[in-house]
Amino acid sequence: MKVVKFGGSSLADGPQFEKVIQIMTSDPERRVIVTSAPGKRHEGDIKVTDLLIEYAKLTIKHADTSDIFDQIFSRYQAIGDYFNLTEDDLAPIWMALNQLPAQDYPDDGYLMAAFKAHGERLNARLMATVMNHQNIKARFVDPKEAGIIVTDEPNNATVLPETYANLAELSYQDELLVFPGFFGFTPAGQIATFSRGGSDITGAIVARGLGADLYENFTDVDAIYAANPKIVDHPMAIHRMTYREMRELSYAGFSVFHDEAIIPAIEGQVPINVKNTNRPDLPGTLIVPEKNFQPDQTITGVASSTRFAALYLHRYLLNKEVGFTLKLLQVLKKYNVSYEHMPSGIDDLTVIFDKTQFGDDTVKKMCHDIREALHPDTLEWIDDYAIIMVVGEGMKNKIGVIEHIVQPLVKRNVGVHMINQGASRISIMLGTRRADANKAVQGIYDEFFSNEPVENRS
Ligand SMILES: Nc1ncnc2c1ncn2[C@@H]1O[C@H](COP(=O)(O)OP(=O)(O)O)[C@@H](O)[C@H]1O
Ligand SMILES: N[C@@H](CC(=O)OP(=O)(O)O)C(=O)O
Repeated sequence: MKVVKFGGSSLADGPQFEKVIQIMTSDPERRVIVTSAPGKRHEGDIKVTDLLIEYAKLTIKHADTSDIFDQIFSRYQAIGDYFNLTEDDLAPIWMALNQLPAQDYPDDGYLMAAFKAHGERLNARLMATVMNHQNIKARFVDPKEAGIIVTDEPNNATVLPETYANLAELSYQDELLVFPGFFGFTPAGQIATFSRGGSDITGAIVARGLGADLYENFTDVDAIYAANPKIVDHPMAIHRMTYREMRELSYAGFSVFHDEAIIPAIEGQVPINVKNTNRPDLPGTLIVPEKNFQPDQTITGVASSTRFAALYLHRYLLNKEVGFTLKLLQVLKKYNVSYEHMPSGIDDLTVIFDKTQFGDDTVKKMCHDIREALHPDTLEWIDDYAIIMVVGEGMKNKIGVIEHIVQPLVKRNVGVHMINQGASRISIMLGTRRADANKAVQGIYDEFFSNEPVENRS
């Protein structure tokens, strides 16, 4: 049995819906579909999730919402019209959107989550209705009914373990199940969404929970490439890779698959196949367990991300001081801030953060408290920061890989602020200035993916 997730671009309009239905009905193993909200139909278009965020913001401000409401409903209506659905068929979607501002929410965070979640919730309902009109047996399954229970972080939730026992109880026979992606319910019964791009996570949870043999993830590219195709022209496709390679690469910028979506797949040992909705016959990329995996090249991919910032701290004899890091972590805890990495030297320490977690003046207040608590000789907040991640199971047993990573950066005059290699030895992370990130990716890509093997180069 296969669980199949379609991204926003695959469900953006009527013709895309048609391709999705064709894909679902062409293979009897495809029993469960997980939908995103309608995405961009063309460059410059706006995703329904972003329209819903605007709808939520205007509602919070008690401003006029009629224009944004029309924009959102028209996206569903256009899909309905393409399949000749009636006004009555679309009435539940209109009603649900219309009633969103009138519901009770514990706070604005939960209001935002409920609005956002309706992008996928209504799209899944619409998909089930369209399928039924075509005499395909299909049933919408709400995460409430399925028991997808998540932590009470309204816009950044993670799944709770009882979800899997609940999903195992779900009964279905000869009908397709249509799940909305992106959200679940907290133990108190409120809607909470995963982080952006989180429909991939729902797909993986459902695949694990229902014991799928394969999790197919359909998107708008033929495969996962060795570098972001927006940075490198026509990069090489990756045919097979391991779960942990994918997790590191998606964490560091391969937005094609959400890094947190790997975890349920690993737990359930469900292989993932990333494929193109527009060219479904192509093999795509297969993501598999590490066991018995034979890498056929040194590196699998190179990713970059500019969502990071770094805090640099310097004080002599830092290495001798008991409790320095503890005091630092206490300040981070006070501001409910997590850190990503903490490379250190004898007298200095760099802390790398995911910037997306900071509110407007958190950084200023947090740095003030760190100064008070630690009295560093130097404290520098480095906002101009990018992370480059070079990943490959094939790196593990090779000597001199770092030389081939650094050489192209030197040639391109890219300064490296930090180098970090994890204990798994399948990834090397470099810190550069933001403006240098694309140059670094291009250089490393050329070095490893030009025709001549790395071993033969001088
Ligand atoms: N290494 C990569 N390989 C393929 N696509 C990538 C890579 N890195 C970034 N992307 C981008 O990811 C996009 C697909 O992800 P996303 O827009 O989230 O899809 P969906 O809406 O189907 O979930 C591609 O169009 C591509 O621009
Ligand atoms: N619609 C949500 C969740 C999602 O996964 O979307 P997509 O499949 O289009 O990346 C978002 O935009 O964040």
